[in-house]
Formats: sequence, structure tokens, C-alpha cells
Amino acid sequence: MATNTAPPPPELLDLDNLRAIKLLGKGAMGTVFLVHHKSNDPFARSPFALKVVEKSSLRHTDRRARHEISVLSRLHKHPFLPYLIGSFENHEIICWAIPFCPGGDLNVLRYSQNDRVFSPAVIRFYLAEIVCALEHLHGQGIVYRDLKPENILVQQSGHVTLTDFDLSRNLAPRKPDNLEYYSSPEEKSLANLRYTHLTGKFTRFIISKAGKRAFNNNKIGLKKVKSARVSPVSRSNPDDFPSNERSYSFVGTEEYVAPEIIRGDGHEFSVDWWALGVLSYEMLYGTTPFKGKNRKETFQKILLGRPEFFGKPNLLTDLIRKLLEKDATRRLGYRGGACEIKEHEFFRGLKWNLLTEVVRPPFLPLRDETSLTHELVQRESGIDFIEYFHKLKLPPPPLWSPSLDECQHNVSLTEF
Ligand SMILES: Nc1ncnc2c1ncn2[C@@H]1O[C@H](COP(=O)(O)OP(=O)(O)OP(=O)(O)O)[C@@H](O)[C@H]1O
Repeated sequence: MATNTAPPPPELLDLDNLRAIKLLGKGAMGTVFLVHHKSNDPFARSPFALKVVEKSSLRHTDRRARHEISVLSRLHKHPFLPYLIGSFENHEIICWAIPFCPGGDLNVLRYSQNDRVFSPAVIRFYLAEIVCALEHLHGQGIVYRDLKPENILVQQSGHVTLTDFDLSRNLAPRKPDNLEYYSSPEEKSLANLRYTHLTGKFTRFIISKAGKRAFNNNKIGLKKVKSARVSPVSRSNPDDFPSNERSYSFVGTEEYVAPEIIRGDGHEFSVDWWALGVLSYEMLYGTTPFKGKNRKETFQKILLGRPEFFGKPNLLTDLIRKLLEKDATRRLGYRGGACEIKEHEFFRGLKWNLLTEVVRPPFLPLRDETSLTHELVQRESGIDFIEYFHKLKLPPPPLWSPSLDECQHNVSLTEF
């Protein structure tokens, strides 16, 4: 799927020459603008998205931003992944430009459907593209760790793009003839140290009576969580273990987080296949499979609960069941990676190499945003980017339209 040509070096953005046309969104880490080059592209015919992260006293925000930039710089124009157009850093901000996706995200799109679910044919299309994107990431040694509908954007063409790589991690590729994972003693002791903080908070609620019973009677080799601690620091430096086979960080998004992340067993690429199972379930039924009343209950369900399926079993429910296997080593995709998932019967007959050629994906953005952007620029409704950014330090403008407010948003676990 990826092109073989090396990407051109990302340009150093000239902020004085950029103009913010509108605010695209705001996440926990950054603010995303639609911008254009004032001199090279005065009519904003090729606008792009600019993610701006304010530097703060918390050093890890800067690190996460730089990590995201470094991951993006490694993604060579894959059809379902963004690439780095350019970046800039000064004493106040770190920002980087990526291609603009005018179709919103899969969460908003799902909420716009009747019954707030997608048909199996639509699910098949989106899953196929996401599998290709994850395959490419895993091939680069990147585990994504934040797959959720909000992070799947729709391009003008109707094809998808994964976004938001600040939770991703570099892992050493799996050794094919050594499928069992053993971490080095050094890594384990370092991970234990890092856990000390986070697990303290986490285990206090996860080790409830039911949890204790499960941990004691575990059938799939659950490691007992030490009465310990778990550290938010784990998220702060994605490169602490540059060539690990596993990561011990506690990251992800509550309803999407894999059991092995909660258990603290160490995790690797198959956490993305678990999240793919959760995503498939949500697209099919309009709700995630392990949603509880609160975080504690959600995590207990992830560890102990079985996903409930409605109606007759079919190829899609079979795929979901195999992705939602709690034992990572038995999960679809663990041994054979993306190939194993592509070979599932649900995708039978799909021409993987022709996915990008699909000219009528299930949904196309209603209006060509480029012409809308052009109009905004003509009316001079754009604001100078630097000025706009400084104004953000004042009380922020409303970020979401009423229709967006209706949507539930899955928020990444940034800190524990
Ligand atoms: N390339 C893009 N094209 C269009 N909109 C985008 C693009 N990138 C991001 N957005 C919008 O900006 C919002 C925030 O972006 P993003 O999720 O990358 O920020 P974040 O701070 O990393 O978020 P998080 O809270 O998940 O860590 C997204 O939900 C999306 O609506």
C-alpha cells in the first residue's frame, strides 16, 4: 500500500506566512487549525491542518508532541495514514502540519446514521482500510495504542486516515520463531519502578472482591497485580525503551484499552487488534462491548466480561469475538499480524490491493471543503495565525457545534 519513494524532507514552517482559516478541533494535547500559506497559496486552494501544542511547565507535553512529529515523519505517504508536511518550534509552541481531512471522524459519522450504526458492508470497508493502516504502522515497529472512532478521520475522497500518534510506541518487531515474549530483567525492573506510582491508584479500584477472585483463579495466566503503583510517568517518554518488544505503559482510551494493559502484563502490537475488535463492535451495535457505569466497572468488564452479541452469529461477530480474545497470545492477529485478519472469512473476496481505487467509498464529505475554505478566505474571515493563537490564551471560543455535543467522545487516558 505504501509508496516506495522516500518522502521529501518536511519543511520548516514559516508561521508568519500562515493564516488560520478556522478552528478544526481541540484535543487534550493540541489545538488543530485549518491553515493556508498566505504567499504560496493566497486563495487557500491547498489548505492543511496545523496542530499546535502550547509548551507548558509539564515537560512531557513537549515530549509527546515531538514524539508525534517523529512518528509522522516516518510515515511515507500511506493512503490511510497522515504524513508530516512541516513543523515548527519556538519557546511558546510546537506545531506541525498534516493533510486536512474534511469529512470529520467516524464517531461523528456514526452519530449521523439512522440507529447510529453502520451496515456490515460499510464496516467491512472501513475495517479493511484501518487494517492496512495498522499493518503499515506495525511494519514500521509502531504500536498505535489509541484506535477509536474519534481518531479515524475521513478524507475528501471518503477514504480514512488515522490521526493522533502521541500514544504510539516504538517496539522491536516480533521475532517470528519466538512467539512467547520474555522481557529482559532490566526492562522488568524499570517497568516495575514506573508502575509503582500508577498501579497504586489503579489497583486500589481494580482489586475489588471480584477482581481479586479473578486474579486468583485466573485461567489464562493473568499475572497478579502487585499492590503497587502505576505511574503516569509511563506516558511521558515514549522512547525510554527504544527497542522493546513490549511496553509497560498504562495508556489508551478507557473503553478500548486491552486487558493486558490493565493487568500490566506488558503489551505489544496485538493491543491494536483488541481495539479493532472494540471498534468493530461499536460500529455494529452503537456501543462499546465493555462499557460500565464508571472506569472501575469498565475495566472489570474488560478483564472478566464476555461481549454480548445480538441476533444470529455471523462472519462479523466471529471476527469481533476473535479480536476480543482476552489472552493476547490467542487473539487473532497475534501470530500472523494483519495477514491473519485479512484472511478472516468476513473479508473474503476483498481485493486488498484495489482498496485505494474505490472511487465511491460509503460516505463522501457533503460539501467540498476546499471551496468553502476559498469562500472564507475571499471574505477575509481568516485571522492571522499568530494573533489567533495568542487570542486562544484568552477564554476560548465554543469548540463544538450542538450536533457534535450530542456525540459521546472517548477520551484518551492521559494521566494516571
Ligand atoms: N488532519 C485533520 N483534518 C481535520 N481535522 C483534524 C485533523 N487533525 C485533527 N483534527 C481535528 O482536531 C481534533 C483534535 O485533534 P487531535 O485528536 O489530533 O488532538 P489531540 O490533542 O492529540 O487529542 P487527544 O485528546 O485525542 O490527545 C480532532 O478530533 C479532529 O476533529
